[in-house]
Amino acid sequence: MINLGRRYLQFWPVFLALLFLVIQVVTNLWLPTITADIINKGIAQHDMSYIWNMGGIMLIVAIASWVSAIINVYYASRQSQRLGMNLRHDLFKKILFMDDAAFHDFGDSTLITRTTNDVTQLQNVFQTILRMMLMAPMMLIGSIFMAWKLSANLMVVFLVSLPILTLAVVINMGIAIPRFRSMQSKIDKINLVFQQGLTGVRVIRAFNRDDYEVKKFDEANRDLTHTSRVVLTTVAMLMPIMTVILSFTNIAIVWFGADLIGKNMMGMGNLVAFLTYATQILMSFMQLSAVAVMVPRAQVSATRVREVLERPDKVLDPEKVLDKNVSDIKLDFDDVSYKFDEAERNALSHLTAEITAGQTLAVIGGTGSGKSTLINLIARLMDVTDGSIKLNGTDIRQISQHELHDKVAITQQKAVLFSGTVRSNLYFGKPDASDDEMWKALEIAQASDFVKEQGGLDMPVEQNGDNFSGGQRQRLAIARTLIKPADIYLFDDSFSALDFATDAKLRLAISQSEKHAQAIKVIVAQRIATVMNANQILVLENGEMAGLGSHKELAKSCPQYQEIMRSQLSDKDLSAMGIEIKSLKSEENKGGDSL
Ligand SMILES: Nc1ncnc2c1ncn2[C@@H]1O[C@H](COP(=O)(O)OP(=O)(O)OP(=O)(O)O)[C@@H](O)[C@H]1O
Repeated sequence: MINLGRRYLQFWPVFLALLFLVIQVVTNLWLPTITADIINKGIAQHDMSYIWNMGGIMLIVAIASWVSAIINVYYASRQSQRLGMNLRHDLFKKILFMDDAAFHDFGDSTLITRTTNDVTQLQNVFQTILRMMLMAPMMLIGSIFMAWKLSANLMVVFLVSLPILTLAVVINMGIAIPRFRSMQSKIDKINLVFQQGLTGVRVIRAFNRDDYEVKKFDEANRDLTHTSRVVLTTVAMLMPIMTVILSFTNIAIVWFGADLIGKNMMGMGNLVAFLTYATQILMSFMQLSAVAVMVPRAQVSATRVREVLERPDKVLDPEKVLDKNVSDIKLDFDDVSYKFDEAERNALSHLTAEITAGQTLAVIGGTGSGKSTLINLIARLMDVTDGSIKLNGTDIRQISQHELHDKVAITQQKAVLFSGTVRSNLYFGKPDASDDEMWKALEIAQASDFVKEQGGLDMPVEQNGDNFSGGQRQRLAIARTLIKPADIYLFDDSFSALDFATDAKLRLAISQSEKHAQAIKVIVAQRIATVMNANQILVLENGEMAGLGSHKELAKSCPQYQEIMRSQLSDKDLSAMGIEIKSLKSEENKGGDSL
């Protein structure tokens, strides 16, 4: 926590907050002494001019205390709010640039809690530190000293009340602190269930799982409520306990004080001042214990926030950026492998291939065969664990991420649209795009018809593009990719939500587009029809290269490719290709029904 404070607080505002805090403490400690003097000398001796003089001084001291408190609160609030704002900014930025593996390790729900709830905890504790945490010990020590100066005899009362108070605080903290720790992870849990419920709302309804999901949410909710109730009740109990101890302390002071006054060992004014110091001693003690409860909780939050901020970046920019002016476009995979941290086997193994300007590489394979991994490696959303990917002869790890992302345009498997308009979504691809460019991209992506019908470029896009069908969302996402001027266009199974005819028209339009003619296209697909016209087709099986070549070559020589063909093409198509697949298919069909 101290580390975060050092990084995010500014010296001068913190110094001023502390300076005015000290002034406030000194003036607060002074005021009861002035009261004692007014009573002892002014009132007891009917000295009106003394009362007026001391009253004036008292007013000035009170105003100084008041002004100091305002200035301290101002700087303390400003600094803690600033700390919160900057922490949220840095966390958001860190999360945006986090590599895929780190993102999965944390999970979105905890990242949200850490950026919101945990930062708020820290913000509150820093506000408290800059006010209460430093004021309380100063007031405590100062008040004990001043009270002792007024009457050493009466200090005996504290020998009883302070140990009782300490015991109450220790028991209280013993119950509360461990539960504070588990509270944050329970907030994570509730966020996770809530988020999954929101994203999967349709599936939940369709499978009649609403009762089950509500039950799951209720369990998490009850768990959090129970822990919070125990913690907050325990902390709240401290206040009435304190009040009782304070009342008994005051009674004891008045009791013994009256005796001392009777014996002329103490003035009336001193007793009044002593009572004020006694209250200040016990209040400061209580404030300290409140801080003692807050700090461990904030420490938990600080650790959680630092885990995100200090997570080492696996995808790093090179120290020296190489090869800026190469005009040729070439993509090489040189014995590329990738393994997820926790995985037992490689998601992609020993891939070697070369794609040159204007070529299309299609990637086909079963689920989990490593297709998306390959796309993510090209875009450097993660880095190869072995081998290298070279762009124009330069290892992409030697190119700055910013420069690489300028050269690469990607459509992810799940189309992501941002709330706004069609236009604002297309600006993501090219911030200075003209209307003509937008319509051109929409035309290639086969999206211009429905955009025209539904209100043009300024038609609204709801959150997640919920006001579009799956296929329309996919086509808008493709248009956003195509409008971007890039050397490499990556389509991660982006055509699967389109019908055959639209898929074919879209690929034809891309192949005829002048803007995209020189670029490399990498298309991940499940359908033979989508990949068969590509210059090269990469067949993946369990992360291994099962084949690489043209459709014709693979249809002759690659059993895995033939298998995919058999499952998707008719006998007529297969025999037209002159491949001995028909017999295999007939064999299979003897075995039973086919869909
Ligand atoms: N974050 C991850 N952590 C661990 N393993 C992962 C992770 N993401 C993917 N994998 C594994 O890596 C392998 C390749 O996954 P990938 O997403 O590249 O497959 P894919 O061919 O794109 O599949 P699909 O067609 O179903 O999208 C799979 O076995 C998958 O289980």
